[in-house]
Amino acid sequence: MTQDLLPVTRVPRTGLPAHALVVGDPARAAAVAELLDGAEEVSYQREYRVFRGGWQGLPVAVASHGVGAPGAVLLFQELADAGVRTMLRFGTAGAMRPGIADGDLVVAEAAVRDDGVTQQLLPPEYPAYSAPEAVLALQRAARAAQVPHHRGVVWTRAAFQPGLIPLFSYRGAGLAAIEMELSALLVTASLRGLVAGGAVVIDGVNADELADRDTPLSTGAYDPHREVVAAGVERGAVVCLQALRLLAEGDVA
Ligand SMILES: O=P(O)(O)O[C@H]1O[C@H](CO)[C@@H](O)[C@H]1O
Ligand SMILES: O=c1cc[nH]c(=O)[nH]1
Repeated sequence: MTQDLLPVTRVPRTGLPAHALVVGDPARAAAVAELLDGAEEVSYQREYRVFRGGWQGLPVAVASHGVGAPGAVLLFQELADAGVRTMLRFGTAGAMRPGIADGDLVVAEAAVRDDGVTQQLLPPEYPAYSAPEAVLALQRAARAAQVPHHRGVVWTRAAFQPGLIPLFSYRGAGLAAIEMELSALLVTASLRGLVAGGAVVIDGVNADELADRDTPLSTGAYDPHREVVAAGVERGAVVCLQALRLLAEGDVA
């Protein structure tokens, strides 16, 4: 019955697993679902594709939120409505710090809120921070799998391509990576009392002005369609699923 489904994603109003990975690309959601036992598609509306299945005995959901924070919040809210309590974003991002290479994983400690939507939900001074246990779970899972990884602050920015207005520069602030949705997840988590965090795979750098010419980044220009990125995504998916399991077990010190 239609009233038993949430209006945007059309997931059932109740009963989703408490633990979820959220990703931008519906195809990535399907690829992660292939790693799960007994995966089944729950719904597929617009950019929102939702699966459920088992990871080493833990029921999990995997869902895509598309590109851009305003639309992503609709998914985050409906997942929370449907019973998800822990959400990790598993995305791609541009590197912003020397030493972070294509295919590396960046575990987000916090995010800059240039997302274009959360300023309408909470005052801009409010921090977008990852749950400390999510940071540690992702770090521990990455270490155990010997996946090249870093920790740092991520710049969530609504505009992907540069326009005419000069961007405020965070050069010198030591940001690790740039992407488009993480701060919206972290703020939604604060509003809804969720545990949230994220890890992103580096796919280059998207805007020339982000590259510090004195200390060049160790990435190519933005190009997500490379083997080095695909390999990083494959590794990162397992890291994030393992992190969900560590969080479910409460086994993060
Ligand atoms: O790969 P995903 O998860 O979509 O993440 C990044 O890729 C998209 C831009 O190409 C944006 O959604 C950005 O946040
Ligand atoms: O927003 C994004 C996503 C991937 N890579 C980037 O450089 N920026």
